[in-house]
Amino acid sequence: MHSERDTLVIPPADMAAVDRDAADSGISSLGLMERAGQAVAAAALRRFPGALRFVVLCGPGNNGGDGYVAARALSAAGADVAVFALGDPARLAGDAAAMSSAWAGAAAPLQDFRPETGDVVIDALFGAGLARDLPEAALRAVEAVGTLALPVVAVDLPSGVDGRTGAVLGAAFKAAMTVTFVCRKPGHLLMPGRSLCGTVEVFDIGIPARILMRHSRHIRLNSPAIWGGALPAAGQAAHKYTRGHLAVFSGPATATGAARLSAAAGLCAGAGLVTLLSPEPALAANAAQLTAVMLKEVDGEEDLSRLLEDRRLAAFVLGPGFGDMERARAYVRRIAEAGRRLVLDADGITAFRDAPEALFPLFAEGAPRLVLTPHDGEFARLFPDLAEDGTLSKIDRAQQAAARSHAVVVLKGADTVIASPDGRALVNDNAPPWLATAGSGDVLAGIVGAHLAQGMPAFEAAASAVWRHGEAGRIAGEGLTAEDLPAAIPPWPRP
Ligand SMILES: NC(=O)C1=CN([C@@H]2O[C@H](COP(=O)(O)OP(=O)(O)OC[C@H]3O[C@@H](n4cnc5c(N)ncnc54)[C@H](O)[C@@H]3O)[C@@H](O)[C@H]2O)[C@@H](O)CC1
Ligand SMILES: Nc1ncnc2c1ncn2[C@@H]1O[C@H](COP(=O)(O)OP(=O)(O)O)[C@@H](O)[C@H]1O
Ligand SMILES: [K+]
Repeated sequence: MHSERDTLVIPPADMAAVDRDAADSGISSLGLMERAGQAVAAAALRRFPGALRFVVLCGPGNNGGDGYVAARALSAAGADVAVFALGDPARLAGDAAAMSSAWAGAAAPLQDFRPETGDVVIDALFGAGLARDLPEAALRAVEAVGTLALPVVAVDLPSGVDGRTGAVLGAAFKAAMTVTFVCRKPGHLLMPGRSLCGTVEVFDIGIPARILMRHSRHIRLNSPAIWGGALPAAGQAAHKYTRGHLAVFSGPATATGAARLSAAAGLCAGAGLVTLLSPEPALAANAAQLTAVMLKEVDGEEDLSRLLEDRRLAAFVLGPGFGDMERARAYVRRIAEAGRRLVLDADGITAFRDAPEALFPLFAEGAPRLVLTPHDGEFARLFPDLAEDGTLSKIDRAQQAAARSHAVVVLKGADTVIASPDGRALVNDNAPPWLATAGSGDVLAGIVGAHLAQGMPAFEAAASAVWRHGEAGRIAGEGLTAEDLPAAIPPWPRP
């Protein structure tokens, strides 16, 4: 399991502040660069002991400085090393200039780089400082290395990946391994950056935790280390009502499967009872396929109000296959007024596309009670301005949406981001690609609902649900269908 420090995710601008703070407190920046470059060399030798030649590509900033250290360390270890520099090494400044001078070998211009089979490329062109599209010489290097499919060890980040957003600026190396320092950056976790990093190794170069925490801004990797303290109690004396009662709204007779998937997942995720709330015409279809999940007719606001008199009904899932937009809005209002907790997914989100401002105030009081689980398309319906703003990272989008909606926002995808109205954000990295299958999102909504029904705070409920959903995907394995997922939900990771 991760320690809390292992979960830190710090954007490049805040990392620069960390560096300044470290320097102010007397830590030698040259020493940090030395340890960074040594770590890269050690990782490269460990991973590629059979390399015929290490080609170190050094850029115009401190990323290049790390590269010169790595070149020296590889050479000292007896490896064959060639250095190619982007820009004139004589124009380097500060620590990078010092490390370039300490490299005893030659540094040819990057334009002269001709990759050869057997090369291992150490990419030290750009890291945190990449500010615009890669320059021409770097683009050509990316292309040439890609053509020969040479293994790449990226220093800090694959050059071309924006460390703040994970976006590709022009083009980017596809690394076999990325050696980064201090902690992960958003670009290691957000797509497409994550898919270009290969294995990520985080190397501690000696910056104290107190400095990191000062600049860490509440972004973390989603991990049991974050929410492990908020798990529902596993008391021996529990009975089904203390384990929470979840209710899931069914769609019409022709679209009942999605809600049943949510309901089944809710039961497997630990809700003591799950009731499917079905309109009359869909009762028969639902009854024919339910066993442990209970069934109740709810055919309009009157029925729902009567049901809400039972205080034990703690949490609701509305949206999967729901269909009726007007009824969705009415039900959401009733649930909000009754002070209950709600997972709003799929059609439940789409129902508010023309009037998101009618939704957000409903859950504005007190601790968050609403969890929104949009994919990108649904997100754009509630937050069109955030979806369109190309300057925002996925983390920024989820954080701003959570603040605006007073909801915990689960912005789904390969790199699901979970954000709380209080500014906390988590990036998830355990979901296998075969979770992208019809109905998988319905299962996730049910797991979130079960966690809410068990009394977990909404942020922890959502984050742990995303994590268990990812684990279920790994356990069920490639080729899974959404029906396989509920039974694969793993037990809580209790220490
Ligand atoms: N505390 C840390 O995190 C440490 C960071 N170190 C290294 O320092 C790196 C950051 O160094 P820098 O801030 O110097 O940034 P970079 O080395 O990534 O690049 C910055 C330089 O490139 C220029 N530039 C940016 N985009 C360009 C483009 N598209 N075309 C041409 N030029 C461009 C910038 O103007 C600047 O001169 C990290 O990635 C890491 O490798 C290490 O030295 C160890 C300590
Ligand atoms: N490439 C991917 N890798 C991992 N998980 C993914 C990927 N694409 C989608 N997912 C996950 O699969 C689920 C799909 O949900 P959703 O888009 O609502 O689909 P559906 O409505 O069919 O259930 C989400 O939990 C999402 O995070
Ligand atoms: K790099």
